[in-house]
Amino acid sequence: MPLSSGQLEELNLFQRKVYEDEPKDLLQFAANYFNRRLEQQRFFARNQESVALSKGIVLFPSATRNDSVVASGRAGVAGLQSQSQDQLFKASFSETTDPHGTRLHDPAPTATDEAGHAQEDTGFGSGIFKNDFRVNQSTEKNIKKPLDPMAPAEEASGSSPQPSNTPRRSVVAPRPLPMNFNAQRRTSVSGETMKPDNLDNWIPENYAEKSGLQLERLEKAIGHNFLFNKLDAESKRLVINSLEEKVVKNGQEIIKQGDEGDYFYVVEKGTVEFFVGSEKVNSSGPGSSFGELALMYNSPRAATVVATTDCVLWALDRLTFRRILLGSSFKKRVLYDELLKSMPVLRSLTTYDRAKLADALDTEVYQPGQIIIREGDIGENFYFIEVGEAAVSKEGEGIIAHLKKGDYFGEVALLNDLPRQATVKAIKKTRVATLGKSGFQRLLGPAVEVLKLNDPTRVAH
Ligand SMILES: Nc1ncnc2c1ncn2[C@@H]1O[C@@H]2COP(=O)(O)O[C@H]2[C@H]1O
Ligand SMILES: Nc1ncnc2c1ncn2[C@@H]1O[C@@H]2COP(=O)(O)O[C@H]2[C@H]1O
Repeated sequence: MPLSSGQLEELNLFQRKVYEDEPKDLLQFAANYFNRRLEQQRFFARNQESVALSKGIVLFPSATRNDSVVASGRAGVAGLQSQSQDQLFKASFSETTDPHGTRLHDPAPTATDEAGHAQEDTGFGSGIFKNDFRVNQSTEKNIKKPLDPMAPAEEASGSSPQPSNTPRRSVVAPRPLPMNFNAQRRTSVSGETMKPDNLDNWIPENYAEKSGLQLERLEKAIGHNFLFNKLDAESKRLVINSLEEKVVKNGQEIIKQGDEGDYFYVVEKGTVEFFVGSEKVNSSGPGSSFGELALMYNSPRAATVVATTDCVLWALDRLTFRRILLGSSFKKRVLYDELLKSMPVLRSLTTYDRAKLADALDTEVYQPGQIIIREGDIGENFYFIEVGEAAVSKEGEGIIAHLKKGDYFGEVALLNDLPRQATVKAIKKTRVATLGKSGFQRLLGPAVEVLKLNDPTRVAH
């Protein structure tokens, strides 16, 4: 039976950790790693219990209020230290016995760059998911405010905390849910595909069932948008019913560069233009979407967006965006963020450019001795080395170059419309991110000039 996309992505994440940490004791590493994943998911479940409580829903009717809510208050990375007291999060392997666990068990990264990206890839608490596991809320806060498991700590803990003696908000007429309620699935960190027989009852804030006519319009508007095509049916239903219609007049500013992100937009009708400073950088029309960057990276809006005709837009709130789209449709951005930021050849790309590039990448893994590119073949892909080493050789010349993590190859054939000019073979187990020919032509922007300048065969033709 083929693995689901969620299972594949989980394994993919694990593989990345193995490559990065190169553990000597793989089984111990795997045991600790998956225990931690489990703890994180339990933690999310507890967070969602708080969300549900705030809406008057009891997720775990058999647990006492104190048990369940207190558990949510001390779980997460910070709370893992206290896991021995908390049976819900109990791990069968001790963190302290992990010989390789320093990074794996580090708290979520604290260093962030100017765009708000985490500097260290710990696999889970890093990159776009920065701060997600650094939640240390008090019981009151958990009850008071719905928590976004993907929100930064400041936000998740509430911007204007209530004094600790403030009475808890009363929970009106709790609606019991089945015990098999799987609250953590919506968190999307593992990218699980939700199975129709296992749907939970999380209801987005702005959820409103759409009419048949609206659904028809939306199907047309977002039917071809790849972000939505990646969603399973249930996630798509939640997203569609959370979209709010916004009618915008010609000339109206929809987003202002530098502002905080609140909504993600899909264009049903009309056209919009994007400005960075006073420079027009882009335009788009029906079926396209915008406004995701600030929501993904918790950064200020990267551009001003102005309607250039009367427009009909559909807006998705930040929380639903992060809960559903970030972990699935934007998963590649999470996976490739660190790699792309670290590549000198891509230094000229903006956050927006890198995000678009990440969307187009795929991962391939080669064993030592395996040929990645064969001299004389037609070039289809461009490659970035994520992990490993490869050798470049030419017929009659032998090895002419060595490539390592952060290097790229396969550009010569694509730049010059030539057959492959050399053979590239993995020396160690090598993981590469691949970019297809059309992506290469569309998405590298100013980096193409750098590639041309560095073309190793440039003198020859
Ligand atoms: N060249 C561009 N640079 C930055 N943002 C862009 C660009 N083209 C389109 N956009 C969109 O403009 C949006 C402005 O808000 P965000 O930064 O949230 O997300 C941004 C992108 O979705
Ligand atoms: N001296 C070289 N000559 C040709 N290709 C090289 C050389 N050094 C590195 N390479 C890489 O090997 C790749 C083989 O496929 P391409 O010709 O598409 O792109 C080539 C370059 O990325």
